[in-house]
Amino acid sequence: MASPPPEVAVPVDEEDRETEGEDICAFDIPGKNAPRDRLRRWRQIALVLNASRRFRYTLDLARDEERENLRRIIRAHAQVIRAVFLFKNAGQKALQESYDGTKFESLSQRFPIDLEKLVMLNRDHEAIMLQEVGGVSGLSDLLKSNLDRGVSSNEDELLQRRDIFGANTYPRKKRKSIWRFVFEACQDLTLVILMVAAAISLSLGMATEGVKDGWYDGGSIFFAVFLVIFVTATSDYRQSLQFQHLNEEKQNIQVEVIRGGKRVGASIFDLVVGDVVPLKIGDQVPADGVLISGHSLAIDESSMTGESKIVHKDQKAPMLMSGCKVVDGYGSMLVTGVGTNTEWGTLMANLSEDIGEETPLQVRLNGVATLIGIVGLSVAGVVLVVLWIRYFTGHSNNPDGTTAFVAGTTGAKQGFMGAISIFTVAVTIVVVAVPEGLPLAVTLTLAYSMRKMMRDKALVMHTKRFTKKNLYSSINLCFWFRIQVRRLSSCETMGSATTICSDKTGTLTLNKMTVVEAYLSGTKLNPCDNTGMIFSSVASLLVEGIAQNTAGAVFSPEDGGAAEVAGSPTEKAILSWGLEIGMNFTDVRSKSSVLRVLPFNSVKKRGGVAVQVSDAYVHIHWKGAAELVLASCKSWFSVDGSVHPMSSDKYNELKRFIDDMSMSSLRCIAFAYCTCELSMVPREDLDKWQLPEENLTLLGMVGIKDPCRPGVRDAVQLCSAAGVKVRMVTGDNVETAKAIAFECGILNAKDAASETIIIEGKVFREMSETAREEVADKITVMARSSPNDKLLLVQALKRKGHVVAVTGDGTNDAPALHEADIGLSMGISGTEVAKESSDIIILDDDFTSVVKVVRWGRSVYANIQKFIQFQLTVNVAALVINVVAAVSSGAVPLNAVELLWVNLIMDTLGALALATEPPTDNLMKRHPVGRREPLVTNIMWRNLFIQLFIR
Ligand SMILES: Nc1ncnc2c1ncn2[C@@H]1O[C@H](COP(=O)(O)OP(=O)(O)OP(=O)(O)O)[C@@H](O)[C@H]1O
Ligand SMILES: [Ca+2]
Repeated sequence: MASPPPEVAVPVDEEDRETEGEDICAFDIPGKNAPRDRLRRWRQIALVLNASRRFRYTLDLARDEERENLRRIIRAHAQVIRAVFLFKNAGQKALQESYDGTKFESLSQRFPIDLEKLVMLNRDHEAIMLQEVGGVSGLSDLLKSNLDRGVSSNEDELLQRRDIFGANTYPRKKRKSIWRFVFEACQDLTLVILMVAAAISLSLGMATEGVKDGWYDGGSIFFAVFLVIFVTATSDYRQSLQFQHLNEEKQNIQVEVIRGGKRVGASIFDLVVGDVVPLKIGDQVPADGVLISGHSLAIDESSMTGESKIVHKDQKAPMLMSGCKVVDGYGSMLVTGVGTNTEWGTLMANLSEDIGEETPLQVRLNGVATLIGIVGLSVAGVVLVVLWIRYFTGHSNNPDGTTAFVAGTTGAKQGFMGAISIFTVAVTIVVVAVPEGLPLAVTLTLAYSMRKMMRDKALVMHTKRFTKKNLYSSINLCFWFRIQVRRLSSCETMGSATTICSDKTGTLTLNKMTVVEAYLSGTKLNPCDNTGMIFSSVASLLVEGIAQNTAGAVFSPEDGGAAEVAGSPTEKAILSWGLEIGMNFTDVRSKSSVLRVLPFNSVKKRGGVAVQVSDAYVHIHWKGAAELVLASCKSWFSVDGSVHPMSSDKYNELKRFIDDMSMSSLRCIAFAYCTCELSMVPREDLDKWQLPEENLTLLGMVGIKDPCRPGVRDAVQLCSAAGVKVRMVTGDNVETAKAIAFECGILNAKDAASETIIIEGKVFREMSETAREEVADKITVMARSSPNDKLLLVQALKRKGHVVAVTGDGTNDAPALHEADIGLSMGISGTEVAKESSDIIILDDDFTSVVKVVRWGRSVYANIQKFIQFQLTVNVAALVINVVAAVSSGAVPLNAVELLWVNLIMDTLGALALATEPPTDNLMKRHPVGRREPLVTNIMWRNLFIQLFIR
């Protein structure tokens, strides 16, 4: 949440000021993650005219601060509880008394531990209390849970737990009532002035002309003002409903939980105390809990503590806080606190709404609007002065031709009336000049596009709970209206995207992996599960590697039946293949004990494990990207089970084999191992033990097929036709990447010849920043990339002036998704972290949906441009006519009431009419708008003046 220091932000701002036209540049805010102080400054610029009204639809900085404060308070509260506990504990120690399980007063007959103690336990980060209840296993006994099998999935059981310990939900803060919005709408400066003017006009009018005739002027102004307030308040109210529903949907995360010995999917809201939840990289910790076991588990606690520090969790620091993110490793936790008994729950219960985001188009629109407002204000000032001068010098006439004001003759009261009515006109000019309709137009346009997009079945946001049937019911149409607006802002950005960086696995391919080729002991297996000729000791070593060196798992149902495989798609493919070659998962795992695990991650591209196989020996198994693992192998097994040193011939042969598999678009994984004496293992400091990675013996290699998604080729072609370049950024090896790129049309035959088009992450990483910028444009495929390489590419492209869209599913894509102008994550295969970093969630995981977003984004952009042109024309026309008339004849052609009506109709009806134009195919033949093109193009100005002239 930390914003970059102002020193960084200021120069950028200054630079923008110089490079762009003077008007819009001040409002040129990066679409995402803009530094807070810059946003604040921009608000100050716009404060001139109605900040409250201007920012109805954008990021609320005050609420941002509120959240920060709240978090601090809750934190402090937690610390106090903890301090009290420590204090109490120390006191009790002195009395030689300590907690033990049986001493807890039980809240119910069933559980010998009560809620209060549990809450204290969760707050106790030194885990003293945990030790006293006998560690995590003691605690699970108290909670009547089982560390391996979890709680039973019986509904009654779950209900009972919910009754006693609470549910994992929190009360929503009460929604602001519509009156609150009415009140807020009333605070609009221009409206207040108008109301004052109306009040004066009403009272003076009635005083001079009698109640019956005198109410007319003031009354109609009042009426028009109320109408404006009504429209504003209702649209704001709807907006807030949108936020709320969006939020609820966003928080309804699907998690995995172990119940009755099986991994099942559940909503985060359904978790109960006692549940055992597996955690893996990219997950959000769904409730407070205690670590059962884990490997390299690292948690980002910044969302709770405010410090961006990664905390490692192990048996010494086993407390897990709800709402934090898993950034590395995996493990499982026992849930001990849910809902409002957690810090996260308290925080969420006290936050009213989620914080909106600054949408670039709206910011630019606000820029345009402010500009017009300022012009309007000055014009109104001029008109006011001119009319007053004319009036008081006796140059203005009444409708009947008599002079309106004759010094000395006209009564003070009447003179004042005249002055006030002129003032009202001036104020009205301001009201008309400020195009309040712009934000409204955006809202309507986005809402309309959203609804249409749903018909297109394109995407967006967490729509899982909604079936088609209720989708079309009117209530839910409103719901759709609500979902999008916040996020669709990114859809509007998508319309101007010039390039899409897509990851391969899961986006361009189906992410359904199966092992189709295998290579063991120097021979290719045919078919890939035929291990008949393989020496049994080699096969059992391989199986040991597969079963122990995995983040996945195999569950054999008690009632027999087919085994279920869980884990990432790659892991699942390998485990399934393991089962095919005769692995018995539980048996193999019970034969050796795991000493240390280095889980797979995208930076190292390999994962390792050390298992103790006897009193004297330890096996270290590695599994990972084939050519990388092969490079650290010094020997290999032959068919008869004997070990041979790796000659360069053999190396080349194996390398060729990898290339062959890759070229037929397979993902290659190699297995290797080495032995090590138990005495060499640093037993006390296992956590810091760096497993030996060199001098390995190759066990085998597999090629995993992940077919291309149908329709991707066409979608890529559509993108190129629309001038949007698709690039592939993948963690896979060059040949595999190339093969898939050909398959889905990202590469074509004539590209392949060029060198720079295909690059390895490592090469790109090592370039200088300027060199990267040069080459970025040409890169079509980037292979073997680490998460940071993806980020570097996005940054380089952005600096080159591209509007970059990134699609991704994994935690390794998160930095790039966050940095991109628009991040699209995958709804089905995406991790929580990826989704959180993205702007749009593609629910069906389909690349073709991305193209639909582009199409709608362009349509939104085009419609809004049209609307601006319309508004500008009318506004400028109204202003010019008024000024000319005021200066030449001393009267304005339209009086205050009429002007207000024009304004109102213009704002709402105009917005409606132009917002509902559907996208045309033509849109996809144009070139993208890009970053620098002004919202109001020269052609638009030309049109504007032509039209003005005609009038
Ligand atoms: N669970 C795993 N264990 C061992 N190696 C793996 C595992 N998963 C992937 N690999 C290897 O690491 C390589 C890259 O993985 P990485 O996570 O960086 O990319 P990815 O996200 O799967 O692909 P993409 O970037 O295209 O989506 C793969 O090519 C494969 O060889
Ligand atoms: Ca991926």
